[in-house]
This record gives sequence, structure tokens and C-alpha cells, in this order.
Amino acid sequence: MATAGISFSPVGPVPFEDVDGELPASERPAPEGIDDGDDHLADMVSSLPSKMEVNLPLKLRLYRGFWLAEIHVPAAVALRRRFVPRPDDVIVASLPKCGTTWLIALTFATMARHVHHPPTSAPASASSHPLHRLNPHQCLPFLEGLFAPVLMPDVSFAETLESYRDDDGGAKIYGPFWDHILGYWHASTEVPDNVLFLRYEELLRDPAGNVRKMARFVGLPFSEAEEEAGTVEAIVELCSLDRMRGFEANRTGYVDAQRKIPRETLFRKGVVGDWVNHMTPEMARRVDDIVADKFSGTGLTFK
Ligand SMILES: Nc1ncnc2c1ncn2[C@@H]1O[C@H](COP(=O)(O)OS(=O)(=O)O)[C@@H](OP(=O)(O)O)[C@H]1O
Repeated sequence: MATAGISFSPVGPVPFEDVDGELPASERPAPEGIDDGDDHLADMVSSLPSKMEVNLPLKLRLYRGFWLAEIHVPAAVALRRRFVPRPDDVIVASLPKCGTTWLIALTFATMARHVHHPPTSAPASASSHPLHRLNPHQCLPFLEGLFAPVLMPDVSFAETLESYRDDDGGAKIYGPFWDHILGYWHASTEVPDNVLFLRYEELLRDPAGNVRKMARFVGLPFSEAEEEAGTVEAIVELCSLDRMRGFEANRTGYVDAQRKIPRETLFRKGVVGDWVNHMTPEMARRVDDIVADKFSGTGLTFK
């Protein structure tokens, strides 16, 4: 099992109120301190365990079992207490470097296809699809009800995975990796109508099949007419790594010129098994051991 080459991309409306047996969001009391000068919140944040990020000059706080950037904790608290998802909201929840950008592109292109038609016959360069002008992360605000996490800095998946290991010195943002993955894995088996669990390798192996699966999951299955017109293949093509790299939005060398985030942060090789170029056999063995230990008995496997 090539554990270090695995990426995980669970998609789906997360049943917030079910996560830990708390009251439904709509019935929870308003959070103290968020609206009124927030002394309580500041105290709460500074009382949380803290560590530095292993790759970044960033202070993390352990909030509800996960390492978040300290500056994001107040928003996470507010979101947790106040966000009441609508039944048709879709949240793309993927760890950094696990194929988030691709998944957002596919989800956006699929969900927005009746407004922004994927080019089925015209040359892709002639299309006015938003994905030509904006990187996938920037497309999110254009589709109500589709949410996803933030853009991450320039490190590869192998580096990310390696740094998710337990480490006394620091922690990895959004980690522990294993708990994140297992949380969504268990949710996908318990409430399969609400959580769809996808693997990067599966997407690479059968992008069209997985786009169909995702479309059914979000309640927008492809019609016969769409199938005949080649809409699924058009979406896959539109979102392919080569196409994305060449789009106007990504041609400058930066996916975010203002924040100086280089294109390769989002669009690099996109292959399975590149971990051999980043990890020593010893590192790979260690990761394999951790995976075997953490995932044993959970039913979660990778082929
Ligand atoms: N369209 C498309 N098709 C296939 N693969 C793609 C695509 N877009 C991005 N990628 C690859 O995804 C990896 C980046 O992961 P993320 O998008 O999660 O990064 S980020 O956290 O949002 O910064 C990174 O993988 P690696 O090449 O292994 O580094 C990207 O190359």
C-alpha cells in the first residue's frame, strides 16, 4: 500500500448538530463574548493548548481536537455556534494538499453547469467559463451554498503528510491528519446521504465515474441528454490539470499574485506515487506503520 501517495477528499454537507451530540445549532444559546467586546472569547482562545506550526511561522491552538491557526479560532467558534446549514448546502472538506483544488473545480463545474456551461464542443479557449478567469478557490463565492477551506502555502502532500506525524516540537495545521480522515470516514458510513468520501487516487483512475457519483450526491444527476452531449467528459476536461495550468487565471505564474502564491502551489504534478521523490524509505515505513495502527479495524483501506 503506497500510503504516502494517498489523498483524501470527503465531500458533503456535514451534519454539524450530529458531530458531538450537542444541541442543534438553531437551539444553541448565542455565544458569549462574540458580539460584545469578546473578552470571554479572547480568554477562551488563550486558554487553549498551543504549538507552533511545523512548516510555517504560525501559532496554532487546539480547538475541539484539531490544530487551527490562532487567528482563525474566533471564526471557528462563531461558525460552530451560529452556522445553520441548509439541507442543500455542500461543504468540500479536504485536508491541504489532498486534491482540494481539483475537487472544488469539479464540484463547482458540476453544480454550476446550468448557469456556466462546460464547453462540450467549442474549443476550451473560447469558453467564458469562470474557471478560465479564476482559480477554483476564487470561484466559490459565485455559487451560493458551496463552501470550502482556505488556500494553503507552497508545500507538497508528502511534506504535509510527513509533518502530520506526532511531534513534540510542533503541530500541523488542521491536524491530527488521522483524526480528520477518520472523522469523515466514519461519518460517511453512518450518514452516507450526508457525507461522500472520495479518494484522490479514485478520482485519477475514473474521473467521469466520480463526477457522476458526486452529481448524484448533491442532487443534480446528469440527464440522458447531458450524457449524450458529453457534459460529464466536458467537466472532466475543463478541470484537468493541464487545462487548469494553461487558463488565463493561472498563466501568470501566480494563482494569487497579491499574496505571491505561485502556480505550483495548486497545480504541480498530479500523479500517484510522487512521494518516492520526497520521502526516504525509512520515512515511508514510518508512515505505513502509523497508517496501519490508526486505520486498523476501521474498514478504511486504500488500493
Ligand atoms: N486539476 C487537477 N487534477 C489533478 N490533480 C490536481 C489538479 N489540480 C491540482 N492538483 C494536485 O493537487 C495537489 C494540491 O492539493 P490541494 O489542491 O489540496 O492544495 S491546497 O491545499 O489547496 O493548496 C497537487 O498535487 P501534487 O502534484 O502531488 O503536489 C496538485 O498538483
